[in-house]
Amino acid sequence: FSLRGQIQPEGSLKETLAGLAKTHISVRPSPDIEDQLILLHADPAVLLIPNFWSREACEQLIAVVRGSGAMRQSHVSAAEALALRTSGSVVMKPEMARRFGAARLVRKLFRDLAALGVGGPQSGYGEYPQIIRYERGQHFAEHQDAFNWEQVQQEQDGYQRQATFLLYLNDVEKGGATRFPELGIDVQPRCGQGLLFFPAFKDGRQDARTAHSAEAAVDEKWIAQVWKGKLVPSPSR
Ligand SMILES: O=C(O)CCC(=O)C(=O)O
Ligand SMILES: [Fe+2]
Repeated sequence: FSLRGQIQPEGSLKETLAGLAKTHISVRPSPDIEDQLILLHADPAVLLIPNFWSREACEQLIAVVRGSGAMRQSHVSAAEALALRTSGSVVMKPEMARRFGAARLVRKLFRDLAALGVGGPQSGYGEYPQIIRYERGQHFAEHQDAFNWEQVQQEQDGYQRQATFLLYLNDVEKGGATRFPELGIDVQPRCGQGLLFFPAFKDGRQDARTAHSAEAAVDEKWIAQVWKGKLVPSPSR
């Protein structure tokens, strides 16, 4: 995907956000952020924020995590981990962020997510941010971020992921695109660029159209990832 030459139809963003509030989740960006939003796809909504973070802030976050020596093999679920996602990652729990000297950057991330209108863990339910690094050849195979209904009920106590936010922390020339096969979208990582999409409907069912993958890295790729969720109504609770 290239931003150059991209023209958005007038009014389409407001319509998309209004529709999103009915079907998925209400997103209320600050006027400053709203001006920067680029609609990559209307239904389901996929939004791009080209300059969400400065290069300096991205580089600081990478440096802090690199220096911490805490990068671990990601765990999607114990059995699937090796085949599905082969990157390294760090979950930024508060004590971990403090220990690395990343607390300020994590607070900034939550503040900026609040301005984007999806909030952070402070507003309702969320998960700790993950910092993920893909080295050459590493990938994340096609998957849904939302849990299937059985998992929501039986393993997650009604918790479902409603929004996925990805912040690309470096420029990636070759490989490493985030690909949405159902939507025909490839997002090539650009330093500071945010990507927002919505893996579940309001009632907690997966929106399977948002299936996506991280294509195998050629150049090293770093992202920060945040999931926001909620407890969905359940007949059994
Ligand atoms: O790295 C990417 O481009 C996608 C990451 C992703 O899908 C995830 O963390 O759930
Ligand atoms: Fe994902």
